[in-house]
This record gives sequence, structure tokens and C-alpha cells, in this order.
Amino acid sequence: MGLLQPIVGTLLSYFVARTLYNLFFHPLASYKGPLLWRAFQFPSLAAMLGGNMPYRVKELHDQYGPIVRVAPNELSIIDDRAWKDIFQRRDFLRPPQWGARPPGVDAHNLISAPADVHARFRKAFAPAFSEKETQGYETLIRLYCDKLINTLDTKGVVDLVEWLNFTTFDIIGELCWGQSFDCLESGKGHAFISVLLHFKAATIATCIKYYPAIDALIPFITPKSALTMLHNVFNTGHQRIQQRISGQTEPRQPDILSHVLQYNKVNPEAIALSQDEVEFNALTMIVAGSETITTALCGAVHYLLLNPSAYDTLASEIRSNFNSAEQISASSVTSLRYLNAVLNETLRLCPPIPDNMRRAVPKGGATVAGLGFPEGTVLGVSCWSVFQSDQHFSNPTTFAPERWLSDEKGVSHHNVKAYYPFSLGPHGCLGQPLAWLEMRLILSLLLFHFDLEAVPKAAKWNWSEQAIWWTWEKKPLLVNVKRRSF
Ligand code: HEM
Repeated sequence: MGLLQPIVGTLLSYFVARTLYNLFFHPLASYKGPLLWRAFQFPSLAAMLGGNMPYRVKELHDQYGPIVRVAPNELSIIDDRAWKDIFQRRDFLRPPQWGARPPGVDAHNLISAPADVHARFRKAFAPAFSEKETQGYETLIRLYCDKLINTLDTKGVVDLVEWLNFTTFDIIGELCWGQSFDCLESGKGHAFISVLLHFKAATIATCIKYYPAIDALIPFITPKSALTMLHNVFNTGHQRIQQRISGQTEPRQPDILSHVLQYNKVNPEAIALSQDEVEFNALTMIVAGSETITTALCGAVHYLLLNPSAYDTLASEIRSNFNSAEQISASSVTSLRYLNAVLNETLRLCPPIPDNMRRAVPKGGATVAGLGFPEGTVLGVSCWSVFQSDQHFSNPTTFAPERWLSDEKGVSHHNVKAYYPFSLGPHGCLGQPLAWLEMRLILSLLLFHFDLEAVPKAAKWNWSEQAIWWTWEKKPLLVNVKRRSF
């Protein structure tokens, strides 16, 4: 009892002093935001854990303007200048909570790496994602597109989220380490995938990182079964890469790993990637290169089914340009104007990474959107808030592919300087050419072969009813898939 009182007293004084500092003396004290969010970290973490952080941040921008204080040391910005001011700089890195590694993993990946290690990783992986190399993956990708089409042909009503996920996973497995997950073949997800895609668990882990005392306890309080599952994922990755390095397995044609192994062969050991680094980055690619494309394709189908005239325009563009499926290829679909407009509008309304992309202001401070910020300030740009802002897009909640067709008269405007669904700069999306190739090819083939109809009961729901943990927790997309008559 004797000790308890001074301890409680000290903690209480610290708490009060800290709150007063955050509200009145912190370098961000002059920025607007809700009182509790300015004073404490927990309201933003609660929104993250609740799966509604991007929605809340958008509401806060509507209320407070283009810059909002969303935590004591964090601002969210929707000014279009922020994209270039932040993301084109190599020294703006993710805050430590957002680049953390899973328990037991020492190697870095592209997301967690400090600037010098990151540059080395980009050098090793970038050749595998050039426009030219990506075109070389088309034959493999087409194999899986055809498998998807053949399977859907026999199904009738399907949950497209599931089948598109199977497709993008099989493709990235084959491209990443030369072995598919065989989801399309088996009609089932892979155990590996459900662990990797546990975005809610990843969000919880990130939130805990804000409280180092609790974080230190994580290895002791995490259920053993969860650690075992994680361990199994890393083991599978380890085995697959080991098999490739030792020549036990060979890809059908050069894949992403082939380029990285080649980079390692021609570079001195000091800059080559260790096996652990190759493994962790390969797992990262599998997540980054599957779920994102599934989101975009599901978003496109969702909005097309809600907008019959856009559906008809796209279907007739595809069907009038091609007489047979063989004519549909990565290069022949690239120039389809309405298809590109639909996909851009989809990435605007269903951005695969909707949450704030956070970066810490580097040493010496920085100017962003015309304002100076001290070192260590966390600045975030959220695709959801920016792309839904009427400052940048007129009628922002309306699905209007026409806004991307610049020669259409009298249509909604769009500010291209605000539109970076793949981000940009040294940390911008490495897989952008691959994403475009897959999105265009899969959507074209679906609409060439099938008439897609929403199942009446499931037809009308809002995309933004879905929770967001890092990415969208997608509701089933029930679609009646009918072979079209020629
Ligand atoms: C429509 C599909 C996609 C979208 C909208 C998208 C979007 C993004 C965005 C916004 C970032 C930056 C994230 C941040 O800074 O926190 C990113 C990073 C990344 N993306 Fe994508 N992505 C897509 C598909 C892909 C694909 C197919 C791959 C290939 C495997 C891929 C690989 C990566 C990697 C490796 C990074 C990290 C780059 C780095 O930090 O250096 N993405 N993506």
C-alpha cells in the first residue's frame, strides 16, 4: 500500500502531463482533429481494429479539411502535392510499427527494410517486373485464365471473390517460385493462403507495436497454434526456395525467382540477397501480388453489375473487338479505352490499399504540401480519402468510367495528380505492369465468354459496407455466370 500510492500518483501525473503536452505544446498542436484523437493514440487504433479506419479518416477530412490530426504524432493529408513530396523521397520510411517483422523472422523484406537494404532488394527484384519481362509471363498467366473460364463454365452461380482469389494465387505461386497452389484445380483455398491473408491478425499485431510493454509479451501470449501456423508458412517458403536453389525444381519458364537468383549469381556476396531475404520477399510478393488484383477484379464486377449501361458498353467493346478468345491477349487488350476507364474507375472506388500509407518525416524535417514538418512526424496519405474527395473528383461516389475518357464532353472531372492507386517513387508498386496485365486479361476473358448476372438477393450492397483491415474484407460476390451465345 505504501508504494502503490506514489506509483499511481506518478503514473497519473505523467498521463496528465502527456495529455496536456499533446493538446497544447506538441509541434502538431495547431492541426485540427477530434480532441481524443489529438490527445491519445488509442482512438485511431480502435478504428483500425474495428476495420473502419479509412472511413473515419474520410469523415474527419470532410469535417476538418485537407489536413487532419489523426493521432498525437500523425497527420492525414489529401492535398495532391503530398503524393510527390512524400513518396518520391527515399528517406521517408514507414514508421517502425508499420514495417515490423513477424515473430522469429530476422531477415527484412521490401516493406520492413531500411533505405539501403531496400535499395538492394529493389535492384534484385525490379528486372523481374519490367514491362518486357512481364509480357513474358503471359503464357503462364493465360493457362490459369483458361482454367478459370473452363471451371466457371460448369458452375452457374459462384462466389467470384473465391474463384478470382484462386486464380490470382495460382498465378503468383507459379510466377514467384515456379509452383502453383493448385486452387483452381482443387476448387479449394490453400492452408498456406489463409495464414498469409490473415490481415486482421496483422492489424492487431501492428496496433500492439504502439505499446512496447505489451509488444514484448507477444511471444508469450500468442497462442502456440498461431505461431505453429506461421512457422509452417515460413517452412513451406524455405523448402520451395531451397528446392529451386538446389535445382531440384525448375520453373516451366523464367519466373520472378529466376531473376533474383540470376542477380545473386552475378553480384558479389556483399550485395547478394541471403536465402532468408529471398524467402521473406517471395512471401511478400505472394500476398502483394494476389489479394490486390482480386480486389480490383471483384470491385470491377461489383460496379459493372450495379451499372448496366457501363456493363453493356464494356461487353460490347470487348465482343466487337474480338471474334475469338485466341485474339484476346495482353497486347490486344491494352488499348481498349473503355476497359482501361473501367479499371481506373474501379481502382478509384475500390483501391486495393485503401488505408493511410504512413511515412515518418526524415532527419532535418521536410516540407510537404507547402508546410514544414519536424523530423519524426508521421504523415499519411489514404487512397480512400483522396479518391473520394470532391476536391479531386466530381461526384466522387459515382461509378463513372467516362471521367477517364478525356474527349468525352460534359463528364465528371478527375485530378490525375491526386490519383496514384499504385503509389509512386522508390516504394511504389513493383508489380504494376503485372497487375495491369492480369486485370485487363481476366476481365476481358470473363466478359467475352460469359454473361454475368447479379444474383437478385445479393445484388445491391455497398462496397463500403465492407470492413478494412489493411485491405478489404470482401463480402461474397455472388454472380450467375452464363456462357454467352455467339
Ligand atoms: C491492382 C493491383 C495492385 C495495386 C493497386 C497495388 C498497389 C500498391 C501500393 C499502393 C503500394 C505501396 C504500398 C505502401 O507504400 O505502403 C504497393 C507496393 C508494392 N506492391 Fe503492389 N499493387 C498491386 C499489385 C501488385 C502486384 C501484382 C505485385 C507483384 C507481386 C505487387 C507488388 C508490390 C510490392 C513488392 C510492393 C512494395 C514495394 C516497395 O516497398 O518497394 N503489387 N502496391
